[in-house]
Amino acid sequence: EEELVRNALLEFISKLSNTNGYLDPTWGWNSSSYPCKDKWRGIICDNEHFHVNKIMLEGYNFSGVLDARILCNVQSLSESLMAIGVTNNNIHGENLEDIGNCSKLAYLLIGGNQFSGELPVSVSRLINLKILNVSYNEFSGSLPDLSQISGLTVFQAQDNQFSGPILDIDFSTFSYFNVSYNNLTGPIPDGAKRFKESSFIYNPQLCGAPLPKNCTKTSLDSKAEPVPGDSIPPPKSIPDGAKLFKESSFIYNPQLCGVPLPKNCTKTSLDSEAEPVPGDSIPPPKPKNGGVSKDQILMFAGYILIGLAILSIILLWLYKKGKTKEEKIDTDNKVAAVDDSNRSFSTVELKGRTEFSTASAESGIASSSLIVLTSPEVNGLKFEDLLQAPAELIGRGKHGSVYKVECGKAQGMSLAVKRIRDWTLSTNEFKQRMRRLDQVNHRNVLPVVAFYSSRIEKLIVYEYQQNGSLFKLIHAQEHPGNLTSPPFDWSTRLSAAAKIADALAFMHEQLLHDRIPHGNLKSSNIFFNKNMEPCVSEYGLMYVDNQDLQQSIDFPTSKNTLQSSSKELDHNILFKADTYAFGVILLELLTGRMVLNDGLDLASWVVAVLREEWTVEVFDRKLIREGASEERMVNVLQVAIKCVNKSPEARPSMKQVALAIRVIRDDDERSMDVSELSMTRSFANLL
Ligand SMILES: Nc1ncnc2c1ncn2[C@@H]1O[C@H](COP(=O)(O)OP(=O)(O)OP(=O)(O)O)[C@@H](O)[C@H]1O
Repeated sequence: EEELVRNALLEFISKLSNTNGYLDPTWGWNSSSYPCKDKWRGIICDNEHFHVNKIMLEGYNFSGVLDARILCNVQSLSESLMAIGVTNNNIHGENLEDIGNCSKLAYLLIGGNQFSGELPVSVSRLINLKILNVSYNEFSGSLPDLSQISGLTVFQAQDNQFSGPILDIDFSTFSYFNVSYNNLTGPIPDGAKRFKESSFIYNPQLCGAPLPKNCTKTSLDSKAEPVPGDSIPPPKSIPDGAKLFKESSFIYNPQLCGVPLPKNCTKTSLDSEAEPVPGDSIPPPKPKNGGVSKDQILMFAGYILIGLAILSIILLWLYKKGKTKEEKIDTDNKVAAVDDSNRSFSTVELKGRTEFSTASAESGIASSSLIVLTSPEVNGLKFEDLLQAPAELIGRGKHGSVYKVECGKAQGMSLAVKRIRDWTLSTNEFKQRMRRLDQVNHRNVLPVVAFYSSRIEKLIVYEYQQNGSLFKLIHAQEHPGNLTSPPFDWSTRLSAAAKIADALAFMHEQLLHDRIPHGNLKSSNIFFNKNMEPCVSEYGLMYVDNQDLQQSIDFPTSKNTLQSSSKELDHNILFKADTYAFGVILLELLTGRMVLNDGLDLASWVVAVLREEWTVEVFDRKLIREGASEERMVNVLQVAIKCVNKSPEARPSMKQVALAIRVIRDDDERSMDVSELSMTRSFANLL
């Protein structure tokens, strides 16, 4: 029997990894060993009977196929197998209908892959399922019938192409349910109304609470004319985390844009009326009778483009000829300021590279300046210097784009210029905020070097951090081919967490009365400076207000839209979205997993696994292999779980969190000292 299981697993991994059976020998998978006795990587067994319980091969970038027949048609294996976890690879499925034979499965985790076609009906027979994650794939057809699976707690099906209605089943056992970004139709069943709006968004024909769209007769009628702009969901840029994957992971998604796809998320492509790329499968919405035809639209667009080109030439000419305005000294902020009215940043695509240029100009009403804050290296830096320096687009986030600028005036310093999108703070409010932030310094918070604010453009200049972000450090390791990234061991992770927590606690304390939390904390906004010290970037750039506060209760992150702020808002609660975000960072450090869906997926996955008392399962295998102290990892996990509590009031303050992490870090350092000491002693004994 053991041999049958071994052979099945070897065949399974050979197809999954697409390497004709070749695997890193340190994984232990070979025909002269046994999966349980020899502890093959990714195999978790029942140690009493040596039965394979779980196959956990998540985030290894495998690009082959998951053949369910191989696993589920070997009786001794299918009878013991409780979990198949292959999320975040690049795999397809084969013989998926045989998954129904793995009847003991409690965890089927295949999200973040390239599965396509219909989800097999046999999934509905997996009545022991507790977590079903099929999200971020290309599944189509109807959602599985979950009515027989009475113990299901988590169902993740977001970002697929599922169509048809959501069946009205008993949702009372579910702690998480997400079917957003599909093509589902009809009303949301009553039982599912308790989930948040984010669980359903971007299903153009879904209606009813919690979505804002009412189920009118028309929206219930599947043959009804689609509402213009509704039939094609707005294009989505590929999240930063997913940019590590190959282009092939994203192709044939007409509405997806950004790196690694060749299709840029330009304003037009992010505009819901963007033209689909030729060959894309979704036809453009038909003009209604009496509406404007496509030809007419093209004609008008042509006129507008010609008009804009002429206007740009005139303005460029005026700019070159224009008088140089006098520099004025901003005394209260030890800054050099240049009046840059009549100019704005704009980008032009130049053979695939993006450069700043002065090609467009503001209407001439706004008056704006580049404010250079105290930084000896860039003293005297002017807005023109930035405009003239070559700039390279290095990434686009939710709130704007970042350019790397090599500016001679910055004495060899490379700059990262963040261009903030959609920020509705007035120029004065923005300046006030930047000046206030400039007064609060912490060694683990990246200082703003300069900023620029006009009515339509807000730029923040940072020093470019070439050691990369925490996000890259955690996730670069997942790619087997990546030999360049330094090891990110437990003590480095713990020390980074302690420093980040200290920095946030300090900033919160200093900026409590100014009501300025970070507002957009995540691992991609934490950089390692030249001394490999973690530095929190973008502190306070996002405006968190009353509405955001409500949102932070529903969702962990905040929006940057400015609404009327309310004085009675509890200051402490305002900062609790940062606590949540810090908790997600802790989970990322502990699990090595990607954060999707603003951390909700990671948090609910961890909570669900812990509920099953699989504590060790959640930890990054690299940490386990390294021999990191399980006890201290569990301690950090407990802090993280408190931080991601759904109720903001129940979350600890960053001051409390910082203290807790510091205690664990000190304990860890002491234990290393002790083990070093005992090693020295034993060496001494040998001498
Ligand atoms: N100071 C910096 N030094 C080096 N790289 C940077 C710097 N600031 C940003 N980047 C890089 O630029 C890219 C885009 O950053 P950006 O902050 O826009 O994205 P994000 O953090 O994913 O989204 P958001 O808009 O929500 O902050 C990221 O890859 C980030 O690592």
